Amino acid sequence: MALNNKKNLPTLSSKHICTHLDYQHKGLSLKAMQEEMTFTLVNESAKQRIPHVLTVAGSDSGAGAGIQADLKACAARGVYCSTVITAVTAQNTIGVQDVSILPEDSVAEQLKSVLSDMHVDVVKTGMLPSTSIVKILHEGLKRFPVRALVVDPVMVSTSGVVLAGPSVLDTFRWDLLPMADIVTPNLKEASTLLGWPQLETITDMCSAAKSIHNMGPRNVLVKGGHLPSSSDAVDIFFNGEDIYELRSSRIQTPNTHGTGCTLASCIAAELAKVAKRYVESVLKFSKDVTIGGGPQGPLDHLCKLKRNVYHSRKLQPLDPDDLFVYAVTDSGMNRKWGHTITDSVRAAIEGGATIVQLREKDAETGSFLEAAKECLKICRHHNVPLLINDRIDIAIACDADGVHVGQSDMPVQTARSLLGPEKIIGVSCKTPEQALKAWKDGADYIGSGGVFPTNTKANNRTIGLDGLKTVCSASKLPVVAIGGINLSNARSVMELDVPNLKGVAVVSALFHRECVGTETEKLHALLTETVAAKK
Ligand SMILES: Cc1ncc(COP(=O)(O)OP(=O)(O)O)c(N)n1
Ligand SMILES: Cc1nc(C(=O)O)sc1CCOP(=O)(O)O
Ligand SMILES: [Mg+2]
Repeated sequence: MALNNKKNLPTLSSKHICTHLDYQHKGLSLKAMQEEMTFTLVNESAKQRIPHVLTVAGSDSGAGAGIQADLKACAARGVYCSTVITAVTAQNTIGVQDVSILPEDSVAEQLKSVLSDMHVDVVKTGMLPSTSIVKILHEGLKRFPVRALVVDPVMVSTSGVVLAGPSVLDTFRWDLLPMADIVTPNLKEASTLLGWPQLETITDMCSAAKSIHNMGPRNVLVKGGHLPSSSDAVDIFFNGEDIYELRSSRIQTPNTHGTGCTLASCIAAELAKVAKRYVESVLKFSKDVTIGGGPQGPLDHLCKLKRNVYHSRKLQPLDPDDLFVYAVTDSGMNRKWGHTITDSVRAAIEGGATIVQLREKDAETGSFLEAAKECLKICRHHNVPLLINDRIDIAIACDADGVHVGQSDMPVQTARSLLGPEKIIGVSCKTPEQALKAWKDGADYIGSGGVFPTNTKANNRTIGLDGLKTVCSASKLPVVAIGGINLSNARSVMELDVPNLKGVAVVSALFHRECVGTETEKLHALLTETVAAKK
């Protein structure tokens, strides 16, 4: 199968589409993706974590489609697959004999169990049979953001039984599609989503892909398997800019039950794996695998059978919980207290800082780079990410974990193309529009403020707690609050009822103090207490 676009870009095999999505997610071009697709060596000392897809779908007793197809497809692709079952169907090769929708509470509990404990990289959806189940999923994903969402808008079974009725459509359109990294409708699902008559030509499919893209997903794959007029099987992929035709010869067979679920699961699995980290070696997985935080994790049943396994040091550049106590340095404050940058960073980390940003506005490049290298050693030792403010060059030179940029700094997309998909990029946002753009451009988190007035940053507009809440609500990314936050007001920030607000970023409350470690400890304790009281 070949993937061609109208601008004569490189031809890619279809298995690269997922890598393209991953890179596009991080703002990289097709060309950059191809160049980057060299396999890298594994960091043997790093903690092992296997790629993980969560499928939210219906059970098919015949095991051709639904949850069972997803499990098998993910297993075949070498990816761990957890499940949230939305409905139990009785079906076989003849048709669907019964559909029982699971109680909403059960779906909500399954979702919470998995997302609150396990490191899910990608969520893939199949049969979502009721409005409330779509809403539960929508809320769950806002509370526990994942790396990517693959939506297979299952509506009608191959045999013609309705699996998600018209009442679900609006929630689907308004809540789920805008969160999706890719949506994969077949011809019937595409026309139903759009309220259009049947799609009959490739031109119809292209128009449909563009119109569905307007509903908010990052990418659309309209599957043309049922296109009557074509002797080939043609799918149309649209990423918001370019349209691609995926053409392969049609295989004449009646054995097509489950193809949609399998395709969407494979896309999810490939996204979860991050293709460039593919290494051809046998690794003894299960004894060191970390899947959950509880005392009794499941076995990775298939790893021993595999000859090729994916091993990733860090599949997700940022763990949103890392934003909890975000320490931002300031050289002026360090000088005033006679602290070196490294002393301050060490003290903050020992006091409980969960991420550190070097914000050295007046540092000379050479000494900043040396200090950054030293800080990186300390951060790596404690497994705390180190970001660099503004200076992408310093971040690249010292191999920091990422950068933080503002609205007038280097654009996120450019930073991403320089740093690659595995570095963390944070961006400052004061408005919902900026928050939405941050997600589209491939940022990993948002810094939002000034929540309160601050003397640390000149002429900074204060947005208040309400402004922070507005940004959080519009954001599909985790958010850290910043600006004038200290021990006396941090509680009011963390008490805000917004699930994606993950922590506070502070400068003076930690570094304009004699004892950085003690202040960090106090802040950490206060935030922990506030979060515990909310539960
Ligand atoms: C976590 C975090 N949030 C916001 C900022 C501010 O960045 P920016 O708007 O670029 O301003 P400067 O810090 O560069 O003055 C930040 N640094 N960190
Ligand atoms: C660096 C920075 N950015 C802000 C923003 O609003 O984006 S406020 C700010 C300064 C934060 O320092 P302090 O914790 O000392 O108030
Ligand atoms: Mg900046």
